[in-house]
Amino acid sequence: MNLSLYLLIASALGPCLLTFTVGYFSTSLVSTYHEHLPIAVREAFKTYFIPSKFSDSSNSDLRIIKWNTYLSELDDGDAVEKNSSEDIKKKISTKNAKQLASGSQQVLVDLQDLDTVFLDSEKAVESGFLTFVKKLGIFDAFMYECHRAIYNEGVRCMGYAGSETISLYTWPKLGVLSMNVLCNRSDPWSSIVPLASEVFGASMTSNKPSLLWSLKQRNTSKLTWMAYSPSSSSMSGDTNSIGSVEVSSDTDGVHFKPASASRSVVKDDVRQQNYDQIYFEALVHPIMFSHDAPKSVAIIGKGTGATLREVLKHKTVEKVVIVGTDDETLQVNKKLYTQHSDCSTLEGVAPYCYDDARVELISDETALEWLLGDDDDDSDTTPDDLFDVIIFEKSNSLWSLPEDTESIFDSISDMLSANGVLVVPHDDLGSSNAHTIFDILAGVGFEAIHRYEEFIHLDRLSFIACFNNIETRALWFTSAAELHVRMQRNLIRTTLNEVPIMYWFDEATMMAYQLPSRSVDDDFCNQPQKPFMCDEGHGFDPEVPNAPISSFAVGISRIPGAGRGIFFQTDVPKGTFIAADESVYDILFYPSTTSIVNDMIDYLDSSEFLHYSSLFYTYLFGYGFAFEYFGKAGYLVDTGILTFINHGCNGTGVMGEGEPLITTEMTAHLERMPAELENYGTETHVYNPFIDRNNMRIITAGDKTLYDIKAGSELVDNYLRYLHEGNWKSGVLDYRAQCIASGKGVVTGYEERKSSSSASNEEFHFHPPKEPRL
Ligand SMILES: C[S@@+](CC[C@H](N)C(=O)[O-])C[C@H]1O[C@@H](n2cnc3c(N)ncnc32)[C@H](O)[C@@H]1O
Repeated sequence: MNLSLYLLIASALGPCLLTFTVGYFSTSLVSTYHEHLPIAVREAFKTYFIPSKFSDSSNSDLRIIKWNTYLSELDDGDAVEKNSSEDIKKKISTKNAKQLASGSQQVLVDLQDLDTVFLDSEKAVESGFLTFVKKLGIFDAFMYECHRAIYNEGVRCMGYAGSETISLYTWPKLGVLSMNVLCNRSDPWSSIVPLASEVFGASMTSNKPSLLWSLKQRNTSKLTWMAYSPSSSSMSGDTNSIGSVEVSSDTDGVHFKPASASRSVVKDDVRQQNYDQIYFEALVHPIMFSHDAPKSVAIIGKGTGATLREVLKHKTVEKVVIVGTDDETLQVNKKLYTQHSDCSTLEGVAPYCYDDARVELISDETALEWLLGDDDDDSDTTPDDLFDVIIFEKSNSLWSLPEDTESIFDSISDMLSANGVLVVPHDDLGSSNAHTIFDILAGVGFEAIHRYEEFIHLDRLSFIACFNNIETRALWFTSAAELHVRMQRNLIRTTLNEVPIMYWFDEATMMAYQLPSRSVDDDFCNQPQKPFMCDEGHGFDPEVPNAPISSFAVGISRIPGAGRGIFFQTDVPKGTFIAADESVYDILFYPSTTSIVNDMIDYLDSSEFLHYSSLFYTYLFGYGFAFEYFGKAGYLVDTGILTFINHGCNGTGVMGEGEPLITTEMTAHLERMPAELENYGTETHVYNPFIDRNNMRIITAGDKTLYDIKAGSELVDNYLRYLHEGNWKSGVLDYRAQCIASGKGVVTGYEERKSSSSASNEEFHFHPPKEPRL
């Protein structure tokens, strides 16, 4: 690979590339810049090229400030020290200096033949970066970040102070360090270039080290222009949003600004971020793992191939439909973003991802046409036509079509399978229309919506994950260990038989995505009409008194046949928290754990069950209270004496959240949950970041006394509030039976069985398994 191409790729993948420094070491660029463009770009954009940068003499702004090879012209290796600002100034004509006296400047410096070890050390480069900034005199207000390059070797540093932005990249194998400084100085060359050689030149290794630099005036539309804008609509089908190529008239000719899929590229004083790998992993994997075994996936956008590559890492995938791009775009992308569509390291996938037999390209329709389709065909839709996962690569254009947004999402929701999931990036969720978006998504029938974010440098990437069926949400809230198992199971191997093949996404990353950030929560709750529960505030309200666990004692319940019960030891006023100090320590059984326990009960025959599992079963289902916030029923069990709270028959329960329930087990309609319970659980809220962030506290420790209570009273609850639609009828009948003493609860039943079996001294006999256990 030649140097230019290497740098092109390296830069395209660098996380915070500001300007591409192609060909700084290639003197041939001085003469004809455009011949050094990659062929694909030349072909695609040749009509845009300025015929000759030198021919237009009337346009004096276009004159170059000549890039300088002064170091290599010097005799020997100690050139760095001789490198005074006077040397540099001499190289710049007064005329050119005047041109640069106003406006912002961009100084590009490349140093070659630096020490590889130095260039590969994050610590050393960071320290050099900071020394440079200190000497430049802007350290006080400087914010920065240094990190290793994700794809490539080397280190990336980026920082700013006021309007000055400094970025630095190293390519250790090439011995190259590149700096890019955007500033507002009248004499940037005299401060920046000598300083770069002073700070970093010390690590030069060769006898003829090179320092190349160029200086440009920015903010002048004549100087640079975009051939190709990624910020325009990707849905309209008339522009391409995969990246941008900026052609400047300077000597080095062309700057590539690889567009991240979430950000539009800013012209001129660019602060271009390229998050590639992080972005695409954050976009794809959380949603792919929110489906148990995604088979059919649709990708909407004009991406570079990286979304497809990430999708193809999931071995359950049988079909990927790509909408909104075309062959021509793909050809350009293949050249510009070679690694993005490179699936050669993925076992069993075509080397060029788009060649994979599972990929179907829809290029005769725009994304919008495809999505809105012709409704008349709905009757022909078979389950095979539905998608398990739909991924929008970008969102800008989507949200900018307010009149269509609802019908688009309605259509998407219809295109999804029963457990289908959708992810849409959204980088403007702070805007006023953000809340409307969630209303629209809930309105078209998504049962659960989660917003998650990724932070790169100082920028926030925001994504919305939508679930057609709330049960799928259990996969969103999977534990790290469960996800680890699923990753091992669902991800394909690399050609080296390795897993994982992620650079960024992993189990712990997913844990961070599960709950929205505090700012999302605040933004949500700051709506003029406060959404459900937002008035609860964060954490326990210090104004609300708490009856600590020491205020309660265990005794024999006053309810006949109920066994133990809990009693107040002191008077407790209405509205007091019930042992908030201890109730937060519940044991959590995930829905998946609960379902394994149920499978185990089915699997064991009755004597095995009695021997192995009935105590545990009783503990879980007799003492646990179900909650469905995770989509499917999980259980929480109080670890202390609060677990002995009984059900108060005939509406005698004295604890709860808000108002007492009117419905009792005797008055309840068996086929229908009462309206007062419909909105009772936190899980019924499709999108509520406040609940997401506070739910465990709310579920475990939100209960208060509903009345003024006298010492000696029994603390009883209304168990109806733990029922849900799925078990409403059986639950009501169960409590009814207990209340009229015609039936026994799980705990009483267990204790009676236990005492009668020990009375008859029944022995346990192990039965060999009926079927081999696999
Ligand atoms: C969470 S436990 C309560 C503590 C239990 N009483 C004990 O002694 O361990 C729930 C069990 O208590 C019993 N129970 C609770 N409320 C009852 C009631 N109102 N009538 C009869 N039994 C009740 C049932 O056996 C039920 O399975």
